[in-house]
Amino acid sequence: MDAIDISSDDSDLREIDNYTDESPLRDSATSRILPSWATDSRPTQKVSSPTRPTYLNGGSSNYHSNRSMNPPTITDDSGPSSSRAIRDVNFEYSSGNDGRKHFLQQTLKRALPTSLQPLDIPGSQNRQSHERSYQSAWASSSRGNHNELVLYENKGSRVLPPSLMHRKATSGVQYTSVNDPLHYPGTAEERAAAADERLIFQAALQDLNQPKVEARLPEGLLSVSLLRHQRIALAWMLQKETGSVHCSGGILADDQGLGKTISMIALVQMQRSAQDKSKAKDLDAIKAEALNLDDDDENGVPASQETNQCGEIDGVEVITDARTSIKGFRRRRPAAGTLVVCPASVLRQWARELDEKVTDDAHLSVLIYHGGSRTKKPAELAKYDVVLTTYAIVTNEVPKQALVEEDDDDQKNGERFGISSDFSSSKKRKKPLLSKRGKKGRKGFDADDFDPNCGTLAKVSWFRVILDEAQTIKNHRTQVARACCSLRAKRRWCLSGTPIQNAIDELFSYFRFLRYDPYAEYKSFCSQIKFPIAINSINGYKKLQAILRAIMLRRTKGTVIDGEPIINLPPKTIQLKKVAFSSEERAFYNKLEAESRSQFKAYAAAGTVKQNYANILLMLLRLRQACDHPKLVKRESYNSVGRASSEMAKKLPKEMVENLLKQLETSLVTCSVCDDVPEDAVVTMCGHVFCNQCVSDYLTGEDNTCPTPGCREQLGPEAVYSKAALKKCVTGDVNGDPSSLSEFDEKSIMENEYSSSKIRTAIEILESCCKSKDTYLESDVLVQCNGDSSNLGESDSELQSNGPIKAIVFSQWTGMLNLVERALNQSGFRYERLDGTMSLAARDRAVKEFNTNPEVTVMLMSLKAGNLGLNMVAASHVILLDLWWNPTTEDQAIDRAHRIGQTRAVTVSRLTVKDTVEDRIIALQEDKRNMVASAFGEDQSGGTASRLTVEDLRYLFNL
Ligand SMILES: Nc1ncnc2c1ncn2[C@@H]1O[C@H](COP(=O)(O)OP(=O)(O)OP(=O)(O)O)[C@@H](O)[C@H]1O
Repeated sequence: MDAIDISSDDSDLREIDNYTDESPLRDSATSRILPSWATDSRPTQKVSSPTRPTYLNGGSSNYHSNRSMNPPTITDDSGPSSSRAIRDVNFEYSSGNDGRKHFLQQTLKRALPTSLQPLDIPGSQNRQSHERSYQSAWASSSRGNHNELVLYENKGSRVLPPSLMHRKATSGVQYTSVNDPLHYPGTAEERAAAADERLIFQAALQDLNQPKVEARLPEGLLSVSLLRHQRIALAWMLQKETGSVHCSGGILADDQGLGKTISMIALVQMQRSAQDKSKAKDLDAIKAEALNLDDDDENGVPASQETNQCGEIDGVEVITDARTSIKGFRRRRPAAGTLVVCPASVLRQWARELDEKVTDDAHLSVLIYHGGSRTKKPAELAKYDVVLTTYAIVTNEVPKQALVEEDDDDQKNGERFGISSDFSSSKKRKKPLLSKRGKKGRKGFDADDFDPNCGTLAKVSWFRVILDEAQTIKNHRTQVARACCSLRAKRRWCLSGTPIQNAIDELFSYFRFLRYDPYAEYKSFCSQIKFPIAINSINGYKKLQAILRAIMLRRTKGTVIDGEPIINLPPKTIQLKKVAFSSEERAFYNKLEAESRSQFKAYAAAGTVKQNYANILLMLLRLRQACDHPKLVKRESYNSVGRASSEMAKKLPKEMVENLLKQLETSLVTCSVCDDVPEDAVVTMCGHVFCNQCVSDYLTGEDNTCPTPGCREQLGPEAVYSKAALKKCVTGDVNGDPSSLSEFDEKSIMENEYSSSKIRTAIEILESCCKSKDTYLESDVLVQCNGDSSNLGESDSELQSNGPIKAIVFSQWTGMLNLVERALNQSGFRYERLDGTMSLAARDRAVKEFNTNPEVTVMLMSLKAGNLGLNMVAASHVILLDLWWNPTTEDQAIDRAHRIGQTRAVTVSRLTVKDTVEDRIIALQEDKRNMVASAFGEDQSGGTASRLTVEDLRYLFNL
């Protein structure tokens, strides 16, 4: 009956879908992620999926994979994943044909992300075809042969059948030559014509048979040689910047650690060297190029085509509109070089790469635009070849592009495609906060120039903008995405090893940033990409692959060119390690789950699931945390905010402190940075609640604004308060929350020295593979090490040259990292730590120390702060203490170690506890992985894009 309670309130669930990208209730996970009362009580039936990783019963053997070369086989100590059971219970539930059919339809709807849900419109053609699918699924299931068909339908919008997924390895990059009829810089009209999908079709057609092309960088520009796939990337990028009709730039989506940074540096160098050469030859040409820098993509109309006449007095342009004769003034934006926008944690790494990988002779001038003392002068920014900054600063300084009116668009499209309003997003979006700012008023007169809120970054015209870890803008509604879109630039790049994490919709944000017409408009994106997938997933995904091919280059670590892997990295072994709870932990977990269950039932019965969204997330958070350590559930107060904050709290009026405390204790909201329930919650002076890590990570400069959409409050570290700091002001009590579970006999597991099963397992793994200072190179430790397959056969001399064996331990929660620290101290490990609450300098120091000090063998990292960009090849073991909602975040974390420069086999241990919410998270991850594979046309092993035939393309583009 429990499942009925949940599924019967469809409207609630669909509404919840709108909340957040990362949130567990967002998509197909809805029923699966919910605690097991929603699913586990019903009979299960085994099905097999050709696309799912194979689970080996009871085995402890590992799989070795370059993720793409060999299909990942996840070892699972406990036998078949319960995810299967979770998926299958859906078919077994209701009784009677109509009831079952209805239930099946509801289940199918929920099994797909909102963006891909099947259509359900009475009388529509689409509906009829879906009816037929359902009927055939149903007929098949009635014949007792339903597993395959129903499973296919269940996952139908996500997975291409094997015949379409596995084809020949790509023979390298396709490249449009200069003979390409589309290879021309393009006037505004011509660029506007790109809105016609036929051009995309032609480009895709060209791509079918073009040979791979490598670019050769002139000697003396880089201090290292480019690898072959990087030379191919360079050729491709040069062509995209200068010869693409769609947009000047694209998405470099190579796997993590394949050298996207160096490829971009090569591009900057190549273009600069070409410019230097042509400068010598033709100064006029350069002048024209420099002038064109101002003709950014705001409206795609070069200055030469505007009907204005410009004069210039002291850097201020005098503009006369020829049609109206109205005179105006426009401050000419200085033409600047390349802007790199990246997460704060990799800012210094970019600077290091630009310094180390470029020769002294070809030195690039680099400015790190960060911190409170950063320049306010646009002309200063324009002096540098490369300016490095963070997403937070772009968000602060650049007026946001208007929100897309997607509801209207969805609705219109819905009507056009015969889709019910249920399918369309029904949540009304907020009106744009700053939409007017970025807009031009009278033609040629730009309001931004005189806008006091418009920061220095927005006052220059960039030649090129590179968004590193571009998945940061995946949600196009966020301030960060809208600010990045507003940056003025001639050439635009997105770098990401994981461009799709949760839904196809994420691509829209990149297309918008890139000005990839016609898909940069939400309406076209829906009609040309989303809806075709919803209507016919196989063809829809194939079309998407063709669309992506025109602007995206993606190679994985297993991609093969001319029969050779693009890179020879040591293998990576991923082990799903099922940890068993102790009896006390199990009792604690079961009690917590029972409480959550009855609470959820109450919400469902009252029809208030939607209203209690944050509460439900909180229940899930507690269950997830209980898998790590019961103490986390107690919400121990870490008191981790700085002294400045505690001092400031003491100075605040008592009433204000009480209000802030009340806000912190009673407001059930998600952290607007990570979209999860706040961990180690803190409240800002403006009354907004965040995870301490998230807000600290965000406020890395000195004049930062609150990350809450619409709040412009300036915040510093002294304006962020923990509960402990506030409580101390009010009552003198510094203890954290009394647990709601206090009546439970939990004494033993709450004692300080109690080490949870997960922590014990992690320490065992570390002890078996890493050496401490004293035992390094001692033979008995070598024997121990050799127990681990990844380091088999490493001789003393190899060990000496490769350095000591090290490990990174990831958790989402700083509280868990605290607990692991205790255990590491007890076991005598030397470790470093990196989390979002640390300053950038402290993080940099920690990474350096871990990479270079042989005595430091363990790095404790927060998944939120440390999963992106960092090079940590000193580690050959990775332990993931808990699971994240989407698998790409974990992939990113793992690839800190598995990347160019790694000399050892890499072993990854993902720790999960059997028969808990973590089983359902694994199922959710699988679905997301399959969806991404379908979008990229990659097989399960991630390697190759299926080749589209001319006929395929014709069909896909309806020509
Ligand atoms: N051609 C090369 N020669 C020497 N070192 C290289 C080369 N290419 C890349 N590397 C090194 O490989 C490591 C990974 O490269 P990089 O950080 O650019 O990868 P990435 O694709 O940007 O990864 P991520 O997506 O994780 O940010 C870096 O230490 C880089 O210096």
